[in-house]
Amino acid sequence: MSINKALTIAGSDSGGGAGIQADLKTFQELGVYGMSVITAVTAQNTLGVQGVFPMSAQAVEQQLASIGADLRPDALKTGMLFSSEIIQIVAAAIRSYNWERIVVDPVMIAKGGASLLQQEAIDAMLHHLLPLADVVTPNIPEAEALSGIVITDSASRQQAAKRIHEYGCQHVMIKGGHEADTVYATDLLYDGKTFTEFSSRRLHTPHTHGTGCTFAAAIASGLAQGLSANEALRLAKNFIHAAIAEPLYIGSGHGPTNHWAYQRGVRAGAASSDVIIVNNDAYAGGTR
Ligand SMILES: Nc1ncnc2c1ncn2[C@@H]1O[C@H](COP(=O)(O)OP(=O)(O)OP(=O)(O)O)[C@@H](O)[C@H]1O
Ligand SMILES: Cc1ncc(COP(=O)(O)O)c(N)n1
Repeated sequence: MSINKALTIAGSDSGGGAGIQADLKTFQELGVYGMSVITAVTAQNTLGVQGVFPMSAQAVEQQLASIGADLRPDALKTGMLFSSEIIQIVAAAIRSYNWERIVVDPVMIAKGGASLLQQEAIDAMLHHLLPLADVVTPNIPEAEALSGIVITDSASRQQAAKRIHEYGCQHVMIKGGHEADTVYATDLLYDGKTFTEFSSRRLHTPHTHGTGCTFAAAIASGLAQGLSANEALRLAKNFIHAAIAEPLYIGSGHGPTNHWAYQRGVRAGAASSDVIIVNNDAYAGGTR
């Protein structure tokens, strides 16, 4: 039996809902062997982030070297990287080990408002990491910070995606979780030519801690198993929709998503897809 391996390079969330913990749970549920490089330890629960403790450059370098010397990942995702120094170390390792199928979740600010990336590190993200990415998955505030464009409507979201794509990544997926109250949670994909929307019904729940981490880890799981970017994004959108739809009601704040829900649904023979995909070539001409 061949086993596909995925690596997460991210921060630890002591509460278990986001970061490394969400990523490893997602890898496990989607049938890939999970590995981790920890960039920072956070003291965190469903009420917020109480402390951030970045790892030393040497600790990050050595974890990457240990993986590089022995365990070639079939895909990897990055999450909280915290500093420009750590971003540059990660980018150098990706290049030197020729790691492929890279998902960059440009984590900047936790839902509770705590900063998970130093402001001056945005430049390093743009110039060192984005050129290596197959898929980059900013939420709306992160897309604004990366592109310098204020997103107010679908035209400005397309513009932001185009601007981010110019840094050299293959696919930009601007996630819609942070949009104002809409019927659908719609993520916009740009592959350099075409815009495609991935939508699922917006769920009304405070239990969305770690949605972005889980989504990016599901994309990496799909890529590790040989899916195309489009197929992996569809899988990830279904995985996160199921995980939000059946909250665990853990903690007294913004609770984690349910990493068991997608496979439970598959085992129970649930409809294969909650996701509506609209491939609209009119977008490519910027007509909407
Ligand atoms: N209330 C919701 N209902 C349905 N889907 C949602 C909801 N909130 C987020 N999503 C989906 O979850 C995925 C992650 O999106 P989101 O914009 O929340 O990421 P994020 O802000 O980076 O997450 P995080 O807060 O963990 O960093 C996207 O596919 C998005 O459409
Ligand atoms: C270690 C770590 N990584 C990422 C997030 C973002 O998740 P959220 O925005 O849901 O708080 C987080 N809170 N903690």
